[in-house]
Amino acid sequence: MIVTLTDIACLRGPRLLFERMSLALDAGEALVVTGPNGVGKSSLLRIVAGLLRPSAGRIERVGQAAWLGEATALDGDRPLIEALRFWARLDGGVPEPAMDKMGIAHLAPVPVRYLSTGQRRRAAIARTIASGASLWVLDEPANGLDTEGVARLAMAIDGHRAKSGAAIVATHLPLPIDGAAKLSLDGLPA
Ligand SMILES: Nc1ncnc2c1ncn2[C@@H]1O[C@H](COP(=O)(O)OP(=O)(O)OP(=O)(O)O)[C@@H](O)[C@H]1O
Repeated sequence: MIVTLTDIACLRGPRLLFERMSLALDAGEALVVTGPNGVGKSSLLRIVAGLLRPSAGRIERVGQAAWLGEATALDGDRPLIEALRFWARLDGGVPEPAMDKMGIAHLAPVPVRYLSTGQRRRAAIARTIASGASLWVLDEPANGLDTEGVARLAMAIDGHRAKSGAAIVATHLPLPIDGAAKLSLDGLPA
């Protein structure tokens, strides 16, 4: 098992977003989380990635988790290839194959701050691909992507699962992920 959550509760400010939440992701599996704005999708994903402590429950994670959120977390002043190499060095990977997969190899010399919204998003996904983490935690990964970008993202997730990785994805946009389990958060009564 790559990640297991048991009886998790999440309190944000005074609000209990969810409780007694249990889920597990094994190698090759994907889970798509949907639900209205503010219901707690990002909070759940942050807990899965180890970025937020749950107010109750247990998490077991085997291996590294790669977090993809709203921010690109790439140095705006560096050429894209250097910005990605910075992370790849820390993670022990190489960015070039990941840039190819996301169709941004030609942008290698361009400073990150000159990239368009969709190019930046592709770059963030390339960073996730290059991380080598077994668990991908993707919060609205398709935001800003064109149709081709969405197809590349879906292919990258498929490829990751084929190599015994797992992914949990919160999305408002349709994302074709074959055989993914679905979790719809409805929220608790206020
Ligand atoms: N640091 C915080 N302190 C207090 N409340 C927070 C904090 N972060 C988020 N919240 C609240 O927790 C709730 C859930 O937020 P979250 O970002 O998990 O929702 P979401 O389902 O991902 O929403 P969206 O679809 O808009 O991205 C919201 O009501 C939000 O205002």
